[in-house]
Amino acid sequence: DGGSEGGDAATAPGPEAITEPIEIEFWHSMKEKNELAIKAMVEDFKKANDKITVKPVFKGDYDQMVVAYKQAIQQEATPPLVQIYDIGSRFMYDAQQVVPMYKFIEKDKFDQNANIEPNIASYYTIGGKLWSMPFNSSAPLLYMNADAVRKAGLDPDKPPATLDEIGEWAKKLTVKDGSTVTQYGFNAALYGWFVEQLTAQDNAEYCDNGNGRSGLATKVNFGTGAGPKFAQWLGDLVKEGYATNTGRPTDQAQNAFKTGTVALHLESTSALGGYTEAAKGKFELRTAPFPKPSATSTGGTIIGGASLWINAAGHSDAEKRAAWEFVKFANSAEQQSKWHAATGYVPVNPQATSNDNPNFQVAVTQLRAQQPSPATSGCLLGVMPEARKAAEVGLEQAVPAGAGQEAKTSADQAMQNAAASLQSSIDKYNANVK
Ligand SMILES: O=P(O)(O)OC[C@H](O)CO
Repeated sequence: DGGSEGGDAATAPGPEAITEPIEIEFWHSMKEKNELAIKAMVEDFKKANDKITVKPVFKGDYDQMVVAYKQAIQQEATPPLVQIYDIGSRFMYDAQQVVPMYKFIEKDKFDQNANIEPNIASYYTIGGKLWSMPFNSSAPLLYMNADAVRKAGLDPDKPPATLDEIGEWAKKLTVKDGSTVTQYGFNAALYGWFVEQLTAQDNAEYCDNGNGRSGLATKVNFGTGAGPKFAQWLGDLVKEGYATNTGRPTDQAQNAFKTGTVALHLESTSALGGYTEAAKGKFELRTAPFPKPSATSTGGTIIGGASLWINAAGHSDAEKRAAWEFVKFANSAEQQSKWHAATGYVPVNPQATSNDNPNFQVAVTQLRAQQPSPATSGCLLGVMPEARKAAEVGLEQAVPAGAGQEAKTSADQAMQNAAASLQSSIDKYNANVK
């Protein structure tokens, strides 16, 4: 056991590597309804593979996972299989810990085109090759409390499509009892992902060098364009009392929507399974495409979610092979159909069946319609997790705490400062890339 190299030097073992029962850890970041779906998948796998036991281990949210994984590299204790969010891909590629997925694909003559949506595969392709297996793919959405929408005389079948239109709706959807707000028109977490998505919707690149796909990115661009535009827009809505600022944690913004405190809300389709359950018997839940910064925006959204990486360094051939067997299983049409129906994630396997509930179709349609371009491929940057956090600090500075309050900094200045704060990290990372 141990000693095997990662990165391009790594090799993919064949099925003969598994000679006796084996257990492997699978580190993931799925919570609540989505964690239950992981557990169900692992159970199904056990029934189909009596020799391999997959032990799912929740390691905190996506950001916490990257921290845990970096520690594991230091301690030479990575798990055989790990789920890493989209924006961790460049780091994973450079870290040279894994057996690239394309090696297993070649070994097994696995039919990539038949089993992975081409749009999704292209997102996880680095240097022309697939390095990880897309697993939970998402799109950002606009969520609506359709009962509240109708009550305000608006039509949920004609949802707002731009930030300004959402702002107009939010004003009509804000309900007061005396001076107390009983329903806010809008909320969204101060989540850097939305800055990334709105930048792509504007057909702009978040970082230079073709969003880091034609060469190492050397700077981020969110100090101008959709970043400050979103910060200003959200800050104004909060200041005027039409939106509530629940801060950076996505859980808090999600709770505000689930409990009916807000009528319109931005979140990933990954929340849809949980929202569907939460809304049952309380309000009619509707989803709509993610807004564009303005009516003239010509871009699209970026594929979100995470992918599965098989670790090489320190792992036996049996462990690596066992991880691949589970990866193949998780990708299968049957499992992706179940996964999609339970969680709201878009099936990565084009042969998977779609949930009949129209709310589940919005992300699927949005993702499939996407024309891959440097902008909609998202930024490949080694310090992308840090970039997202910097953008969130910018949003915190630019969005007041509540109605009638002032922002700490203007939106333009806040986002410019945030972008500039990353420069030394980007330079340092690039200087160390082998
Ligand atoms: O909540 P998810 O899984 O759709 O992920 C959203 C982002 O893409 C994570 O970086």
